[in-house]
Amino acid sequence: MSTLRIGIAGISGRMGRLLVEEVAAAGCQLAGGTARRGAQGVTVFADAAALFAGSDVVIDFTIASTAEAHAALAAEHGTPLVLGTSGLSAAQDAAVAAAARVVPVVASANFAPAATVLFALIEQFAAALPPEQFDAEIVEMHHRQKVDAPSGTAVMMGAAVARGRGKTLAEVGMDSGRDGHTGPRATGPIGFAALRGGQVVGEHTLLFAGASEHISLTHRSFDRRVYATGAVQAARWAAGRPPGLYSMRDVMGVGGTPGA
Ligand SMILES: NC(=O)C1=CN([C@@H]2O[C@H](COP(=O)(O)OP(=O)(O)OC[C@H]3O[C@@H](n4cnc5c(N)ncnc54)[C@H](OP(=O)(O)O)[C@@H]3O)[C@@H](O)[C@H]2O)C=CC1
Ligand SMILES: O=C(O)C1=N[C@H](C(=O)O)C[C@H](O)C1
Repeated sequence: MSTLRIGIAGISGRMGRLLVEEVAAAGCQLAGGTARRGAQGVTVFADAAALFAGSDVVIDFTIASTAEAHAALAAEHGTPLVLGTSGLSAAQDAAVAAAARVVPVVASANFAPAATVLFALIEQFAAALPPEQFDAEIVEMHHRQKVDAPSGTAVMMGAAVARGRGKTLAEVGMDSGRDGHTGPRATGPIGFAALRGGQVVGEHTLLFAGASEHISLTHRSFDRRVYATGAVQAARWAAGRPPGLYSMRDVMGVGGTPGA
């Protein structure tokens, strides 16, 4: 059996550089990658089309605006895609879902194993804590370079709360960035608050706030390598799978429906 050739979109980024190391650590072959401003010591493809043509699987940690083009290239070249980029719009999500009808796509805003388990647990908590009695609030903090808010993980946590309550996140509603005279809190929508500063790798807390008691669930990442290891695990898992939109929960066998 030949060695899996993994390509990396965004190879010079914070995640891309760690992915290079984790591809080697997993005994896979680095096909090369793409970077807007080039990268040193690795093969840099002329463009994204060449990346998808020259890889058995592509791992993409770039920026939301590339998602539609990368999804289309994955489908065109029959190349499985592992998508870690966060902050996708509904249209970009739809383009990814369309590609997943042609090739396997593993999409998650968080490839860390404990975060993946937490998504499943959140559904159980939310199913047991009715929205009339427990408001769900999500607070996240990240490094000052992060460009999207709320984080993809926060959105996935919100989607898990909604699923546990038998709804979609769109049906439940997101209350992001409260400011000014907001009026009293509505019952149902999930609150989101995003903090940015320093070099925080990623911290997320979901609070179920009742009148007389609270439960909070926190996930903290201390090293973003944990995401890279998970994404390479997902790439190896995706190779040879039938087309479909998969999540890290599928890769880990944690069960349930894919995350948002
Ligand atoms: N799913 C998960 O587990 C995780 C997801 N993420 C997400 O991954 C994404 C990347 O994060 P991070 O590595 O920290 O970000 P960086 O900004 O460090 O890296 C982004 C990479 O994408 C490239 N890039 C940027 N714009 C374009 C473009 N228009 N076309 C092609 N390539 C482009 C950059 O190239 P250049 O440097 O040349 O500009 C760079 O290589 C974010 O969305 C982040 O939220 C992050 C961590 C974990
Ligand atoms: O940009 C980051 O750094 C991270 N992005 C992901 C997200 O948006 O949730 C995952 C992790 O929190 C780090």
